[in-house]
Amino acid sequence: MIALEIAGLAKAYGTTRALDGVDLTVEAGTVHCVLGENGAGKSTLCHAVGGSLRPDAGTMRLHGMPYAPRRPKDALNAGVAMVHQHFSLVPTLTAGENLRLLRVRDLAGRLARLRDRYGLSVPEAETVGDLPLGVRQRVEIVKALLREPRLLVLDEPTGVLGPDEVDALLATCRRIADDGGAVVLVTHKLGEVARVADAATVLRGGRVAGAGLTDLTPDRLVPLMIGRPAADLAPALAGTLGMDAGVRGPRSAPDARRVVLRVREVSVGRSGGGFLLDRAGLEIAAGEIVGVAGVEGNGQTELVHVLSGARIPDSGTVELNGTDLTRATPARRTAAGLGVVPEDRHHEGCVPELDVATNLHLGRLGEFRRWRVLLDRRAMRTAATAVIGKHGISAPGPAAPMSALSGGNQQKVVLARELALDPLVCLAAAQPTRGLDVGAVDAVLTRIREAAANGAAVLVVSSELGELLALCDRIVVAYRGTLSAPVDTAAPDAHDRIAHLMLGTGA
Ligand SMILES: Nc1ncnc2c1ncn2[C@@H]1O[C@H](COP(=O)(O)OP(=O)(O)OP(=O)(O)O)[C@@H](O)[C@H]1O
Repeated sequence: MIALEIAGLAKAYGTTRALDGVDLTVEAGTVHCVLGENGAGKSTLCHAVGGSLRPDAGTMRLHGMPYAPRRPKDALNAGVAMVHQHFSLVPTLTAGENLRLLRVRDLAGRLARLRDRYGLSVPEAETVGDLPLGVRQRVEIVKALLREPRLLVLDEPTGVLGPDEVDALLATCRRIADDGGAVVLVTHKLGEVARVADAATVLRGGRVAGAGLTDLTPDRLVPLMIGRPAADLAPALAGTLGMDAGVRGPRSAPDARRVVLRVREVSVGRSGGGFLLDRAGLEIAAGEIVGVAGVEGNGQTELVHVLSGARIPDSGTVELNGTDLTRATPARRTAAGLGVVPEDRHHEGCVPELDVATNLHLGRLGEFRRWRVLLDRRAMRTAATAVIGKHGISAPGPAAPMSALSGGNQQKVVLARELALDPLVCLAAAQPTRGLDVGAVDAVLTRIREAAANGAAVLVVSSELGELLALCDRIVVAYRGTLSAPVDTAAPDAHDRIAHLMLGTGA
């Protein structure tokens, strides 16, 4: 039986054809993955199914009946639940309050069933804004499932989850399908596709590049997604995509004697008592790539905030080439050559209302100032056009608002901006490949290596251990606000030692 049937779906934004005659068939009782490059049209498709966007043309049928939701509520009433890339929870309310807003009957009973059947539990008393992204995502998913939908649409849900949470989510998808429901899962991770999908559809430039695929191997899918063979891609990519990393990439040769970034005894208190960072320390030499692994919520986010200046630590110091930057303004950090890519790029990394050019030059707008007050917009846009081309950012142009870019392309803008610092003395990047398509991940990993090869000290926070093992010289593990001693990734038992440290069972 067919759960969802889409025919000829089209949607244009100005001259951009986000969807250009898309057909898609999702069988009931299956998990159907939708794949494609950043900007391929995946989110637009999800929005159309979820009722938050009206397509220009095309038809949909749900369980055989005509389906044309005019608003999200119509979709919900028809048994379609969505989890979007951006969070829909109210950050100032607790998780429990957010769920009570749904006004479903017997909330406690339904939550208990979700806990028992899918192992999904919700920290009801915690304020959503204080929850790590991974836990927030879990609450979003519980919110979607509380309505007991017959079709669940998940737009890149696993990017912010740790490995255990990904396992739990994929198991949940499987169970929903086994219970007769249908799941549409948007993901860039081919390892997840291989583990959970029954079928897949690949989009490319708003069109279907491959429909109803059941050969779900990277060799089959990658060329459809990016138009070149999987074998061309960097070895570290396998880790990012959730496949076995296997090979380690070539290493930079760090200059161990020249410490560039020194984080000493940094502590950040938690509002309710205790510590988010507890005398955390770390050193990175010129040309060295150091990874921070750990289950999300163990202080990694705060470490990056301390480096970006979003958070001033209660005690401890941050030094760059011997200069104390602990309390420096973000502009001074930028001027000193410290580039920081925050984890929550949408809220912290860019200004969605401003144009792409301004976002690409944030922190360095002074370079484009004329007559003290005016900005030379033309020079900004010319420079931005070059960056857009170099980094393969898919955007209508430098004058387009950031909000018109797909999620992955917004991330590319933030990364490109920080990588463009001259000189780039130190780069700290949180989840640099999250949400990026295969080709873009490949490009980002290459650029990070290049930055290190050019002498920058690089810190990479990632929930993808495979990616860190392939990319980094050393890895420290964040656990309950502390940072472990570094583990050399060349050591044969590196993976196991790190895994133990992540669980707090390692020495
Ligand atoms: N509000 C908008 N205004 C103008 N263009 C838009 C808007 N929303 C999306 N687009 C464009 O439509 C195209 C498809 O975007 P969409 O968000 O569907 O891509 P995606 O496949 O989900 O990408 P990603 O993997 O990066 O999330 C992109 O070229 C994007 O720039």
